[in-house]
Amino acid sequence: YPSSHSLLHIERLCDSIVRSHRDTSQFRLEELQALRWKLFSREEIHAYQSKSVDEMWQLCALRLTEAVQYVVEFAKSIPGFRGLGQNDQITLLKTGSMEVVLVRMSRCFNTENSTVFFDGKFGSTELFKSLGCGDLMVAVFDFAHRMCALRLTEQQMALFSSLVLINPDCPCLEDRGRVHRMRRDLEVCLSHMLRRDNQESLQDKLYQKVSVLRSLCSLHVEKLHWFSQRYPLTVHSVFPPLYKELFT
Ligand SMILES: CNC(=O)[C@@H]1CCCN1C(=O)c1ccc(Cl)c(COc2cccc3c(C(F)(F)F)cc(C)nc23)c1Cl
Repeated sequence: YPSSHSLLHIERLCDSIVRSHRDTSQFRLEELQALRWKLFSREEIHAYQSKSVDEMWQLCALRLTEAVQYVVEFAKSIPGFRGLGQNDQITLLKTGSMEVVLVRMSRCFNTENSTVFFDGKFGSTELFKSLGCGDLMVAVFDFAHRMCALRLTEQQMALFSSLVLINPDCPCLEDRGRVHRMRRDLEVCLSHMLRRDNQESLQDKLYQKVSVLRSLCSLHVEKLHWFSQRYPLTVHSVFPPLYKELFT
């Protein structure tokens, strides 16, 4: 991956990442804006809360897997990603895809009533009671709140998502140098864009968010492991194959 810092190269890199974020964002901001006051009724909430643990997990796993597939498409269009070996691509997605799902979740979050877009409408943490992992849901909602507070533009979110994915600190990378060069170019892109947006102060906040994401996602993997111990059949029969490949 020949990394060069010509301004033209950096601007082209920025543009291609912003474009692929837009093409793979799963929900358009305008759609989400139109739906943001479409809340679940008491009966609908009760129906979700009456689902069994593994029923609710299956529904969430399905939704998360759909989201991960969009993130995989986003990753594949990051210049240089497809130039990496298959193993390194999977390694980066194993750790980064859920983190990008979390970053993107903030686009579907309404901070005025702490609700998130799920299964067609907006619901609060009470919707997920039957999952049996209240601490994870609190952490997911809390992170969404904090991401919203940064008020990122779609361009800034696109670059931030690519930085989350292209992580040279991933254990067991085969070509760490190549990932490092990609990462450095993306960092130049982000600082170039923040300077252009006159928001350099965001840079440190975004890098802090990356470390928050790392710890949050280890909580997820732990939860997923807890669930797969209790409901091995569900995970191995129902969870979509991509999910198993990436998260088990
Ligand atoms: C706007 N909606 C969205 O962004 C998400 C992704 C796309 C679809 N989607 C939802 O429907 C959704 C929205 C909000 C919430 Cl809280 C959830 C439920 O989230 C989870 C339930 C169980 C396990 C989850 C795990 C675990 F542990 F598996 F890694 C990890 C994450 C991060 N979320 C989990 C979901 Cl599945």
